[in-house]
Amino acid sequence: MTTQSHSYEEADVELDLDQGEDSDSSSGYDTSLSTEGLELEERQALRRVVGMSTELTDISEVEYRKLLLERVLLVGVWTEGSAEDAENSLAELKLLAETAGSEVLDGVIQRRKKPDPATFIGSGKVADLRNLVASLGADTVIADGELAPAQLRNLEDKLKVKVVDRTALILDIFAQHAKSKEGKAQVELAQLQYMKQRLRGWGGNLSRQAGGRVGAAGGGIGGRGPGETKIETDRRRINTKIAKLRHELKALKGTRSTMRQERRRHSIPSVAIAGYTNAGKSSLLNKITGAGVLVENALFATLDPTTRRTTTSDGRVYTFTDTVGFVRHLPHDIVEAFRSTLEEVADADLLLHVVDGSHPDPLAQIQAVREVLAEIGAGDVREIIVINKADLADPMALAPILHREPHAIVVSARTGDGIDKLTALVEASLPQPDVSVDLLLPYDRGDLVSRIHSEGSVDTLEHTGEGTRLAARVHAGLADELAPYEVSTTR
Ligand SMILES: Nc1nc2c(ncn2[C@@H]2O[C@H](COP(=O)(O)OP(=O)(O)OP(=O)(O)O)[C@@H](O)[C@H]2O)c(=O)[nH]1
Ligand SMILES: [Mg+2]
Repeated sequence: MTTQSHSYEEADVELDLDQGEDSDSSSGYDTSLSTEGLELEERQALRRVVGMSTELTDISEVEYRKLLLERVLLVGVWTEGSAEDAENSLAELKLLAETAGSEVLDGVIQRRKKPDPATFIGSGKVADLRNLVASLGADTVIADGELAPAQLRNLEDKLKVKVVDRTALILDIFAQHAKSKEGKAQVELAQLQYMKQRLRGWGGNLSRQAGGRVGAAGGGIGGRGPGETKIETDRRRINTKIAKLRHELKALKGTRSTMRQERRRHSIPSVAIAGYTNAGKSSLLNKITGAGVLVENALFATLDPTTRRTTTSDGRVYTFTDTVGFVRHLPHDIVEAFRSTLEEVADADLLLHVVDGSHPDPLAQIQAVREVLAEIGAGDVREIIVINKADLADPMALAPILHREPHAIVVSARTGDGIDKLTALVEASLPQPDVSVDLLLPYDRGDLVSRIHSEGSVDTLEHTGEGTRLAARVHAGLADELAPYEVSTTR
């Protein structure tokens, strides 16, 4: 990338986003090609997504698929915080754009009190941006924020290229990465919600696109009532589709909660791994449980929660669940759509909040994650802050985090440093079985002995002539089942 010298006023900051980057500028796609050709193909097939296809104006849908976010220019408005904050935000937008499969040509930030209601950046700056778009040959501009429908339309009119906002970009990545039926339905729901709000301001041609896509089944003349406008028809179709998706999701949620109930019946403690996207949550799960979950240097690699069983050093079973990553300004529609997945986090006995210690601003990540946690009702779950990537992080940079979060634990999922200490801490933090039992179990009840091992904590065990004599602590449910074998103290 060359540094352009165009005429932004002093307050403008221009970033050379290639600085300090991995040499592999085409990250995400090329790297995943070799190992996961199929998955990549699937992801690309999904790229013409509902929410995005509304931006289609005068190109055919087939062309659109190729054109989508190919050569992009980033634009941000810096309203508060330091220059560094603004740069971090744009650097993150660059990672998001690359994760979506685009090549980032350049990024510009304008300092302003607040975004311009009509054009996001100041209207005077739009012409400069137009020149930059032309000189770089960009085909898409991505705004670092959520654009109002009018802002989006005005910018597209003036810049003559597609304009996408941060929310649509995140939705696009989610659509590419969703694999499970539930994940796909959740993303589609979020996209429809996003699109529905944008239908209003977007005149005829845009809603025409929406109609073609959303009303796939049985769309057409018959469905339109007398006097109903195109937008009304589209909105009605979207609403129908939303209702259908909600219904589907409810059924899928049923399956998930049955699984959860089963865990609860056996009082199996659960640990949820949450944190900022790319912090190393899946790597940590793999390191601790040998799960083999997809790890990628890309944002939102994981969308579907994976649960793995593991055991404490004394043989108690508990589970780890890896979840979708969070990001600053995670679109509200996404949080809503993923609520049932995220409830897994709210339901956990313990939360491992993973932070990337090598990130330029880990405290801001912690803050962003806690905001989402509060929103999904997980604010009260017991939390262990896990500072990951210790092998990369500058120890000096960790000091302020440890100062703010004195109970945090520093690990590296890559080298394994600190992992034993972490698992010991997790084990000690799990809810403990609290009913003491003293039992004599006949030798044909080996099944109960193994359940006591996996669900409870054995204090003493002795093989006697009459059976297995065992003192243990178990959860109340199991204690009830063991009652017939209880050795009465008066015996
Ligand atoms: N150097 C180093 N890299 C790590 C460590 N842990 C994870 N990574 C890398 O960080 C990147 C992201 O790791 P993931 O485990 O996929 O992160 P995640 O939090 O699951 O990310 P999402 O699912 O995308 O939200 C990958 O390239 C990992 O190899 C670590 O301890 N040290
Ligand atoms: Mg992951």
